[in-house]
Amino acid sequence: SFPVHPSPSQSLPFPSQSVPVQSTAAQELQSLRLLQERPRVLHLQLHRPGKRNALDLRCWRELVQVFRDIAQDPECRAVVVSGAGAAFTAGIDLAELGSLLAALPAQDAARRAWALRRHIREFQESFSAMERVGTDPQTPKPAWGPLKSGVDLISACDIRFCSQDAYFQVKEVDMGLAADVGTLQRLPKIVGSQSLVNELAFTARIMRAPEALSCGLVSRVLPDKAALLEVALEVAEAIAARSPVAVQGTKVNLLYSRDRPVSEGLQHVATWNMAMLQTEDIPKSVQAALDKKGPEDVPFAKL
Ligand SMILES: CC/C=C\C=C\CC(=O)SCCNC(=O)CCNC(=O)[C@H](O)C(C)(C)COP(=O)(O)OP(=O)(O)OC[C@H]1O[C@@H](n2cnc3c(N)ncnc32)[C@H](O)[C@@H]1OP(=O)(O)O
Repeated sequence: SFPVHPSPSQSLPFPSQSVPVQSTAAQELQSLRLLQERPRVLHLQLHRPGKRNALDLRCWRELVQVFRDIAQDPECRAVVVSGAGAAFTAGIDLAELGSLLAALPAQDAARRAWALRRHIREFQESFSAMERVGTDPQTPKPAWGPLKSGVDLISACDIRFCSQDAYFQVKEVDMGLAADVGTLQRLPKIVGSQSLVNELAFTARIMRAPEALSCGLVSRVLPDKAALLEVALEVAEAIAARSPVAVQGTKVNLLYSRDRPVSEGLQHVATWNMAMLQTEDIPKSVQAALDKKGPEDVPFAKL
């Protein structure tokens, strides 16, 4: 687990329990901050507020690393993701993108293409690592995004809340490219309207919080950032209090079923539960219910 100590000061509306994670890896983070917010709940903050949390190369790499590290911590059962300052993220760091394109091998189109493909796959992995959280023993917990923007990133989160002034934009078409780090693959499955996704992705139209709520991109809209973080942490705490066998099994099967026919999903959950129904968490939960206690009163073992 991550040793922690109280934070001397925070410029943002963190709840009072918020303390920086003190592992060596967490302390070395530069574009991200990792905070221990509540028992079993971590808060990952995109942390380049002066650049509207634009995702620089360090940030893309740190995202992968941080989720690998969190995966090794059995004390953590939920991660809240947010942005420092006024924005969630302004997307890829455009200055660095320019340098990256300029530095491609000059001699041959195939070699430039190969180098670009490697970069794109690395960028994709940053968000896929987040999406996979909770689905195998290396990545064991759900993630949330309270947010202001960053459609690629939030599409890989399990739950999305936003503040009333939030807006969302699939901006890539305005940059002259097809979105390539997850929006086109994940967004249609989230909002359930291919027409709406097409409209947003073809035109880069800005979508504001009420529409994001009505189309299902977010499940709650809060009045401001402080309320947003508070509610996100409460939900994270509620999930973290429940059986990790149940929560992680639920996530594994939801993700599996998202991409397959119902019949295959049913087969998968039968196979999954023929092992997992043997958990001690079931009799513990049943006894708690009979004793008129809630899951938060049950000391579920780490997974
Ligand atoms: C291989 C490809 C993989 C991934 C591809 C992803 C594609 C994308 O991400 S497309 C989206 C690209 N992003 C954008 O087009 C957003 C650009 N930024 C803005 O439109 C605005 O900054 C804003 C987000 C609407 C915020 O506006 P405002 O609040 O007025 O702040 P600014 O004064 O504009 O910016 C403050 C500061 O931040 C710097 N900055 C903002 N966005 C980026 C960015 N994407 N990359 C790098 N830097 C950014 C801006 O330059 C300012 O810096 P100063 O040093 O203060 O000048």
